[in-house]
Amino acid sequence: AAQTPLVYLRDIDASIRQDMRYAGPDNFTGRPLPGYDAAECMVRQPVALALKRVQAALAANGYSLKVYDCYRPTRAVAAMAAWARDPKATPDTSRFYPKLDKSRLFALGYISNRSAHSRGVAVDLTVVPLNAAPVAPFAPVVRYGACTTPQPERAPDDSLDMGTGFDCFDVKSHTASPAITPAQTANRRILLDAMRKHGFTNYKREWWHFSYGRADDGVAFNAAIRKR
Ligand SMILES: C[C@@H](N)C(=O)N[C@H](C)C(=O)O
Ligand SMILES: [Zn+2]
Repeated sequence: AAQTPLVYLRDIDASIRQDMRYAGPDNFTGRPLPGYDAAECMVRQPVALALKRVQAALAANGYSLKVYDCYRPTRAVAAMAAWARDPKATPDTSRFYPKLDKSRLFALGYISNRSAHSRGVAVDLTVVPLNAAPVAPFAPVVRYGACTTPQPERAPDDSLDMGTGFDCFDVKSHTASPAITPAQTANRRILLDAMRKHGFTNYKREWWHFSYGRADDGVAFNAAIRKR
């Protein structure tokens, strides 16, 4: 993104996996979001350097980070809000919010109008075993189970089982949810401990969302994410 302090994460650490969900159809709107012209993670440089340190610590234990979203242009946030207000929006993506009315997702705190992602200081991410077996590619025609169902029923993801899928707007995604198994809790801990140790703060309603407050100067951007 020109005229911004954002860097490509791939230039700082190419070993961090990237599965940029808002650049394709596997997200709660069912479509690529405006401003995601390339499936690339961009963040402020201190955030990228901190992620590199987290990645080094995880790699020593046989894991890798996998980012789902990084810098989010403000036009994409506006598109998320328009989608939440539109009861006729297609395709049906209720697998991401099985128990909620989508018009409440902003008010309930699952999506932000003034997102730290637009300031380049937030990341949505998970942990993948380095020896993870390959999973089937996402197929828009398949009717996947709700994001709260057991992992084999959800849309494919080679991540550790965190108890819900990414962007699962449900109380089960609250980081300290008691409604998940001890193994799923332990998996969340691997991510939480590694990120906290390197200066990130988790958002208590979403096990996947972390921000890096020390790099936040309050300035948001709308530049598109372009090919590296
Ligand atoms: C939408 C979800 N991935 C997310 O990032 N939520 C937080 C609250 C945000 O929009 O900043
Ligand atoms: Zn987020």
